[in-house]
Amino acid sequence: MTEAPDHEPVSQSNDSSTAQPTAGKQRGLIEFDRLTIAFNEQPVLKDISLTIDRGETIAVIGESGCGKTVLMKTLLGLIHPTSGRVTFDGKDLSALPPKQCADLRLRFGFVFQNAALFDSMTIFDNVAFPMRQSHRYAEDEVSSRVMEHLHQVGLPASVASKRPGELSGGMRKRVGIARAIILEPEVVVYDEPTTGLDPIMSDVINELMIGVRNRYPVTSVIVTHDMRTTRRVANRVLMLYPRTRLKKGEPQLLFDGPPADMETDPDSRVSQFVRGEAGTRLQELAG
Ligand SMILES: Nc1ncnc2c1ncn2[C@@H]1O[C@H](COP(=O)(O)OP(=O)(O)OP(=O)(O)O)[C@@H](O)[C@H]1O
Repeated sequence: MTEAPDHEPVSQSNDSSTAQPTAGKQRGLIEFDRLTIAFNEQPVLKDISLTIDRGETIAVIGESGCGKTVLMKTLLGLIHPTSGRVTFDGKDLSALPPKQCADLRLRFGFVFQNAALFDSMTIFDNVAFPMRQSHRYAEDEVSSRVMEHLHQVGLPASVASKRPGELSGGMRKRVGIARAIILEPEVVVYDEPTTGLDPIMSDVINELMIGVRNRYPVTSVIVTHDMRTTRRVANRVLMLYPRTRLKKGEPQLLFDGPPADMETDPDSRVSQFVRGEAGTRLQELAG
């Protein structure tokens, strides 16, 4: 079991938190190096190695239970590797002292699947929350930035005084995005941003994600089942496959490339997934 306590490093036994890039080799912003995550000795992710560069927009796809959320939580330092490591800007997330880990998290924005707003706070206070938490901004700057960000996500000023329960799901999602980007984090992680929304609102969210990327050089990681989002927003797709369904020796990262190449991928598991075709799954499920 590798679920990490909120601010406690699992290990400080090496100096990898200050690892330097190999001479002459450009370092990626995020690096997964032979990452394995196991629960009760059952690996959910095994030997995942990949590099995410600054400015990339990555969609992480794959069928339910393949480990997308676990990968995302590991990236956020919420789950620590069973073996291997994840580095952000050269720092090993699981080897950092709590204060540095907390500082590093300020460089991430997170859009939760259900928006995860504080129900007792107004929309204004929800969006202001990261700015106030950072203790770096005067209240007049908080105020102008919150209103500017509500406008950016297409919400009228009148929502500022409302509470989350008074808004639609799509509006709450947009509030969640405004809150996630208000400090202009280097990385924004979106957890199933369009799930539960109608097609039009889904596309509004797609446009917002593109808009964030166009406004500043953010790196985006989108965990999604939505192939329209994947095609429209991502410039790189990572498709994971459930470990239990892999043949012996097969890599778990089934696809790593541009969205346009997915449909013609020689591996039928990739092309079937993106076309939403069940193939022989029903027979398999029936045993
Ligand atoms: N804390 C945990 N303890 C034990 N097992 C876990 C834990 N977290 C995740 N798992 C297991 O890891 C596997 C992958 O889960 P994960 O939530 O990452 O899948 P997913 O690809 O995000 O699925 P979905 O698309 O349905 O959200 C599942 O079998 C899940 O039961």
